[in-house]
Amino acid sequence: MSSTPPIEPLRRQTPAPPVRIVHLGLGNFHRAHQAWYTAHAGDAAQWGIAAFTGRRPDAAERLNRQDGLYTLLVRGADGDHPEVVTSLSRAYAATDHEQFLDLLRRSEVAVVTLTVTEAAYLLGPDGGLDVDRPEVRADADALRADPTAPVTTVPGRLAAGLAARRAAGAGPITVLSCDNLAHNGAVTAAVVTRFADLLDPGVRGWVQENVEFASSMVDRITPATTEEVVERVAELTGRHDESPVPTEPFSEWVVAGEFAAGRPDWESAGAVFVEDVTAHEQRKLWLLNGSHSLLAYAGGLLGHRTIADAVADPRCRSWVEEFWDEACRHLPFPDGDLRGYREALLDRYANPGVRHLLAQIAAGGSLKLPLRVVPALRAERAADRLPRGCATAVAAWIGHLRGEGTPVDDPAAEPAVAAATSADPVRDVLSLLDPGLGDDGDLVDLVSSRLRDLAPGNA
Ligand SMILES: NC(=O)c1ccc[n+]([C@@H]2O[C@H](COP(=O)([O-])OP(=O)(O)OC[C@H]3O[C@@H](n4cnc5c(N)ncnc54)[C@H](O)[C@@H]3O)[C@@H](O)[C@H]2O)c1
Ligand SMILES: O=P(O)(O)OC[C@@H](O)[C@@H](O)[C@H](O)[C@H](O)CO
Repeated sequence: MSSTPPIEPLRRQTPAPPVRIVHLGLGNFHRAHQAWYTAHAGDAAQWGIAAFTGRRPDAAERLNRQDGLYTLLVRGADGDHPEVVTSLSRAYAATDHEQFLDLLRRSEVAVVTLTVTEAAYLLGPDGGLDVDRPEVRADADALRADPTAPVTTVPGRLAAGLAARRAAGAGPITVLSCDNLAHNGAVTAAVVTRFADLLDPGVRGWVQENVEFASSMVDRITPATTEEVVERVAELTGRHDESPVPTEPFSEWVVAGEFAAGRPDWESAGAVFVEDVTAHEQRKLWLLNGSHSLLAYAGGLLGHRTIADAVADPRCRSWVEEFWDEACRHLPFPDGDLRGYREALLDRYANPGVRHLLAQIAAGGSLKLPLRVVPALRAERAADRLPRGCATAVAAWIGHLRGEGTPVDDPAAEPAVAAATSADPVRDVLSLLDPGLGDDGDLVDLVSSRLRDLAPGNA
């Protein structure tokens, strides 16, 4: 008689590694990327991660119920491969601020990593910390009254943690951003030092002398977890994992910066250390994230739901190729490298196991387009060319902002929605992206014609 094997919970058989890394933003990407590299480093037994969620305390509770363990479900052309990742020693809610301060006071804690989304850096129009935001002012007031007061913003939490480290004499530390953001190390340094300055010039001076802000280009397509993923993991492993993470086989991590207090031997897991990540960052943000945004908005207008569906549509595929041709002219890599990179992206996008929803990628467009599409658009106009691929991305975003295609999920969307629904939408949206672009009559005409082409029934 056959019987179904019992579903076991996921539990550690050996102690978790000692915490020496603190992470903010315990989402799926951190667990598919930095936590995986840490678990695969040659010295993994010495490097545990304490990770804080952003807004979901239940995510920490689920992980702690299984001792920080979780299954990474690597979905490739050759099938699904489950792997238990062991580097997450403990998960905490974002509100557990006392625990965060306590960890930063420990000299053995050597690295703070971040995956908190672009929005959490709270950048203002000048590219630095927006000190006029109420939440920044509230955090600064609270910390001036009591340096251990609970605070909510990422720059405020980091400044408070570093002030606590300084007071404890715990020595230098490295903060490493792993967000999709151009110059992510410099941006993190700018917002944290500016926040420290609001508190006490002594803290700012200590941060400048003792804290390294490293940069990194991160890449691994990691969608959200669905019930199908939970069921597939149970089927493959015979264990019940409340919090598995689906991802693709490809992974890349290029890092630049100093780690005065040490770091895991991430190279042994495949990370690459370079002097300057800028070119890698641009290539990835423009070619991958830029084409993702194009597919998210244009594919949504055509009724597609996932990247694999959208890129299989010859119309979307040709717009992506146009956009890549334009962006590649401004990337400092040999043509052959860029060709290979593009081919690899098409393979990755076509992966049927990675159901990456356009709606997830479309979120937060008003912060994403300026970094992912506008640089190539500006560079093409400076070279006196009219970039049809970039124009298609902007036109598709306008359609999305008008409520066609994927729903708008963007806390900063109000001015963009107002522009997209104005009497002169193309000029107003281009001006919002870059004032110079709105005055460019030829570009306005091109985006307008792409918008007409994308209208329901025309595409
Ligand atoms: N998913 C990917 O394929 C991928 C790949 C490369 C880089 N990234 C980077 O990682 C980031 C997170 O992606 P994800 O897929 O893990 O998303 P996710 O939604 O699974 O997790 C996001 C994490 O950031 C936290 N967060 C969000 N807003 C925050 C805020 N204001 N303050 C503090 N924490 C906040 C969330 O609570 C959560 O812990 C992305 O924004 C991107 O910059 C993601
Ligand atoms: O994660 P976001 O929201 O910054 O961007 C959406 C996707 O483009 C992104 O998650 C990519 O899949 C990822 O950057 C691949 O490494």
